[in-house]
Amino acid sequence: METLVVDHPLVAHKLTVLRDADTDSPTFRRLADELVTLLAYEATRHVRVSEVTVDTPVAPAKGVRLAHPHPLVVPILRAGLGMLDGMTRLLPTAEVGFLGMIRNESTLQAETYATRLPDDLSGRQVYVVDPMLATGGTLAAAIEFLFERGADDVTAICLLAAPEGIAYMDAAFAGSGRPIRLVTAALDERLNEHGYIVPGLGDAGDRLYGVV
Ligand SMILES: O=P(O)(O)OC[C@H]1O[C@H](OP(=O)(O)OP(=O)(O)O)[C@H](O)[C@@H]1O
Ligand SMILES: O=c1cc[nH]c(=O)[nH]1
Ligand SMILES: [Mg+2]
Repeated sequence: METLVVDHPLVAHKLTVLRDADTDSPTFRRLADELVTLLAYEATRHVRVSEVTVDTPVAPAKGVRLAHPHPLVVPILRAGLGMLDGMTRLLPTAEVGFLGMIRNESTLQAETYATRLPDDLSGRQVYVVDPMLATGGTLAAAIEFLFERGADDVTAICLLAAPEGIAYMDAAFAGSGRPIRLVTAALDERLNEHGYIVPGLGDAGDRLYGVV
């Protein structure tokens, strides 16, 4: 997996406030939204475009527009919803598909409880958004699902990643021949015995939406 850790002082600043246990949910939601827009700027560096010509008030100008089919953005519910608006602000013509997944906190295995995606993803660029890449079980299962539907160009945007999750993704997709990119704001130290990222930011879904 090609991994980019975005090295930018504004990203680092916003991430630091996001990590702070004293940051309340409204502020956490706003920061997650702002961070994803900054990460998406890097993550969309390879977005496909077609050359076009437009007429300015003065003369024709060569430029580009997003190629068809437009990208698909897939938030992994629940926490990934906190990154959706930031993505669609940057890619307003993107379509949006949904994957509902929850990690069983005893076994750390990902379980899928909802899918709403186009049947055929061949030729689509897909951007998966989920704040946390911990063991990697959730993201690997999500991308496997997208591959089964024909996707062959997947970029994941995560606010935080753990080395264990990146190693898991590398092993899971080694030799698949399908490139996967990860763009993240930070690569943290490790996972703790409960599968939480250290130092991390806690449970992203709970911090966004409260404990349910
Ligand atoms: O890499 P993993 O070990 O699989 O863990 C990461 C997953 O855990 C969190 O979701 P969670 O299962 O807490 O669901 P939620 O979004 O509903 O809170 C997070 O948003 C990822 O989806
Ligand atoms: O640190 C973690 C790990 C998984 N899910 C989270 O929300 N946080
Ligand atoms: Mg959660």
